[in-house]
Order: sequence, then C-alpha cells, then structure tokens
Amino acid sequence: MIDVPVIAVDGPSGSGKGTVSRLLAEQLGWHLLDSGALYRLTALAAQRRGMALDDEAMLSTLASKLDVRFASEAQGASVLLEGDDVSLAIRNEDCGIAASKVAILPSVRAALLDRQRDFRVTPGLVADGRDMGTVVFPDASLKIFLTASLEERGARRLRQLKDQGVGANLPSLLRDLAERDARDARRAVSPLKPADDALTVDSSGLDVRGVLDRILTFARERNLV
Ligand SMILES: Nc1ncnc2c1ncn2[C@@H]1O[C@H](COP(=O)(O)OP(=O)(O)O)[C@@H](O)[C@H]1O
Ligand SMILES: Nc1ccn([C@H]2C[C@H](O)[C@@H](COP(=O)(O)OP(=O)(O)O)O2)c(=O)n1
Repeated sequence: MIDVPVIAVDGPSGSGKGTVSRLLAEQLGWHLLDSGALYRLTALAAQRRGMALDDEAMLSTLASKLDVRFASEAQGASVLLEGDDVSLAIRNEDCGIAASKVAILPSVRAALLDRQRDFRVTPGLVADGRDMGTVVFPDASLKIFLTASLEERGARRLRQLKDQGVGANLPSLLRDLAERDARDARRAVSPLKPADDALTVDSSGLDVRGVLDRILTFARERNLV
C-alpha cells in the first residue's frame, strides 16, 4: 500500500484538522482517517468497563480488540463501538481529555498502529491526528502541521459547543486545551510536534476555505491532485 498517497494533517486541538481533513477527503474522493476517534473510543470503552486510564496492560489489550465501525467514513457521520452509536459521546471535551491520557501509553499507541495504517487504501488517504506525519505515515506525500493561537482555538471550541447547545465557559475551555496540548506535546512516545518535512499552516485569521485552498495549493505543487 506504500504507493497510495497520504496527506497527513497534524496539530493541536481546535486548529481545524477534523474540519479541513474531511473537506479535503471529500473534495479529492480519498479516504479519511480520524485517528483521534480511535483514542477517544479506547478511552470510552475503558470508562464503560470501569478501567483506570493508566492501566497500560488492560488498555492495550482493549485497544487491540476494539470493536469499532465507522459507518459513513467520508462525513465522519456515525461511529459504532460494540454496535452502539457513540458518535456524540466521543466528541465531548471530557472524552478528549480521557483520550489524551490513554494516548500517553506506548503499548496503546502500538496496538492502534496497524488499524490506522489499514486506512491507507487507493486512491488516497487524508489522515488527521498528532503523529500522522511523524510516526504512522512517515512517507506521507504531504505533511501539514495546522496550528492556531490558543485564544482562537478556545473561541472556536466555545462556538462549536454553543451551536451544539452545550454550556461551556471560555476560561475553563482555555485551561483544558492548554493542559491537553502540554500532555500531548510532552509525552515520550509520538508527541505532538511537526515532522521535519511538515509545512506549517497557521489558521488564526484564516477561514476554513482559506485553509483548504492553501493545502490544495501544496497538493497541486506535489502533483497529488
Ligand atoms: N479556519 C477556521 N476558522 C474558523 N473556525 C474554524 C476553522 N477551522 C475549524 N473551525 C471550527 O473550529 C471548531 C474546531 O474545529 P475542528 O475541525 O474540530 O478542530 P480539530 O479537529 O483540530 O480539533 C469547529 O467548530 C470548526 O467548524
Ligand atoms: N494521532 C493521534 C490522535 C489523537 N491523539 C490523542 C491526543 C488528543 O488530545 C486526543 C483526542 O484527539 P482528537 O484529534 O480527537 O482531538 P481534537 O479534535 O483535536 O480535540 O487523542 C493522539 O495521541 N494521537
């Protein structure tokens, strides 16, 4: 599968990776890997079983056996865990924090590696996460590191939660985002960081269309589209 092109989109929470990766995959007619969903699902499955989020042996066994189905891949529409639709349950902030905790554990990451690489199917893959360009697909044809200021990311998350009718306040969102960034960036294995050959796109002050156009320009320069 090594000749199947991959566009890796890595970056911190709220930088717009999920939105832009989905649109990019739709526009190119490529597959989409939402790798964060796998960490979120592992965390949710663990919590449902009452497992501690630092029990590496139990969690890696759980991750390797995770019964997951992405029902409508292109739109990221529904995610099934053990047959149960958990599309909304995995999106809340608490699940993001729990995912970031299980993501520290090296054997959990190892257990999810092949499952992520299996998404690399013709005609191509857009892969969204933290270590897509550094670890999971180091030979990706294009590596984007998408950033935005903490304030911008917090404001986006607040708007997103309000649109969903979920109450939230900016100071606590900013605190949670900063803590999660620090945990993701400081962990020993596959930390959040740009690959050496990544192109950084700062989405502060750019709308979604602007970010998408910039990435498509890079893709054209590499003859990927
Ligand atoms: N460039 C942008 N400008 C403004 N809002 C954006 C931009 N990109 C994404 N968003 C919005 O910000 C929120 C978080 O985006 P999301 O794609 O979920 O980020 P991530 O996957 O990096 O956590 C969503 O509500 C999304 O619509
Ligand atoms: N490739 C990945 C993807 C996510 N993770 C971890 C770290 C993140 O804080 C959590 C949740 O990731 P997710 O991309 O779903 O979160 P955001 O949408 O960016 O808020 O999972 C990871 O360690 N490696």
